[in-house]
Amino acid sequence: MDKPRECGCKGCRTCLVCEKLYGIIPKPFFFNSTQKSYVFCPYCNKLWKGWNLGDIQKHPYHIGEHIPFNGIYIKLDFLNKEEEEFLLENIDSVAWDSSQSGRRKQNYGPKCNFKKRKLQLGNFKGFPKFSQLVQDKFRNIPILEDFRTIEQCSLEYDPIRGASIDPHVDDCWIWGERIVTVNLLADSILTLTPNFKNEHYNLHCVHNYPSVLTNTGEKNTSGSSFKFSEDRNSWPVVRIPMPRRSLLVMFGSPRYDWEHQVLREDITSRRVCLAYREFTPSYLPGGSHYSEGRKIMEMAKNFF
Ligand SMILES: O=C(O)CCC(=O)C(=O)O
Ligand SMILES: [Fe+2]
Repeated sequence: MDKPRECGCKGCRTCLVCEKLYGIIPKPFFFNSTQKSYVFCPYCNKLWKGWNLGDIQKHPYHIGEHIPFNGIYIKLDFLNKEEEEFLLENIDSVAWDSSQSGRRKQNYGPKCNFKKRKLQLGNFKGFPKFSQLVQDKFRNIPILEDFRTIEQCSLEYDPIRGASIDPHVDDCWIWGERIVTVNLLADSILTLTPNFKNEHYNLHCVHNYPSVLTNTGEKNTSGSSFKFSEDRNSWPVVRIPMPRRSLLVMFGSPRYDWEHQVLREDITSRRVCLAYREFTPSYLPGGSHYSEGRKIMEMAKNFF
C-alpha cells in the first residue's frame, strides 16, 4: 500500500505541494488529437462543439454541430445567494481534512471498503443541521423525489494547491445511480471521457440491481438494469458546466459509461461543492442487502 504524502496525495495523485517538494511533473490531460470536444448546454440538454463554456454561443443562438446527450440534469440557481453564503459560512466553521490531488473534504457517511465490499456504520450519526436546507430542496426536483442521501461530502478545490480530481466512476457496489453535486463559490466544469476500465469501480455490480431512471430521466418502472454501451473509441470529450449555486445530477450513461474529472485548469478560484450519494437498490428496502443498509438509513435521517 502506498503511504500518503504529507499533503494527502498518494500514488499517481499529485498537487502543487508534493510536485514542488518531490520534483514530480504532473501528467497533462490526455487529449487524442482526433478526439472532438463538446460543451453541454443546460438549457437544451445538447452537446455543442467547443471546449470552454464561452466557446458555444449562448442558448438559443447555438451554431454548428450538436448531438443529444442524456443523463445530465442541471438546475441553475438551485440555491440563492443568501443560502450559498449561509452554507459556506457554516462549512468553513468545520475542520477540513486533507484529501488527494490538493482537495480538502468533510465527509458524513458510513465507512465503506470498496475492495472488500464491506459496509459499516462507523461513527456516522447523520448530517450537520445547517445543511438540511439543501436536502429539503431536493424534494422540489422531480428526478430526486425518492433520493435518500446516505453520504454527504463537502469538497474544497483551491488553485493554491492545484486542486483537481482524477478521472473516475463513483463506486457502483454501494453508490446508486444518481450522483448529485451542489456547486458553491465558483463556476467550474466537469470533464467526461469514455471509460475503458470496465473491470474497475465495481461496475459489474450494476447488473445486480434495477436502474432508478430511464435514460431520459423518467422513473424506470420496468425493473431492468442499466445497459452498458459498447464501442467507445469514437466518443468525444464532454464538458459539463457546473455554475456557481447550481445543482447537477448525473445518471445513466454519464454515470456508468464515462469517467468524470475536474481538471486543475478549470479551478481558477476557490470552489466548494457538496456531493451527495444514495444507496444502490440492493441496500434499500426490498433489496437483498437491506439488513446491512437499514441502520445506516436510520442514521441518515438525522441532522445534528
Ligand atoms: O468536484 C466535483 O464536482 C466532482 C467530485 C467527484 O467526482 C467525487 O467526489 O466523486
Ligand atoms: Fe465522482
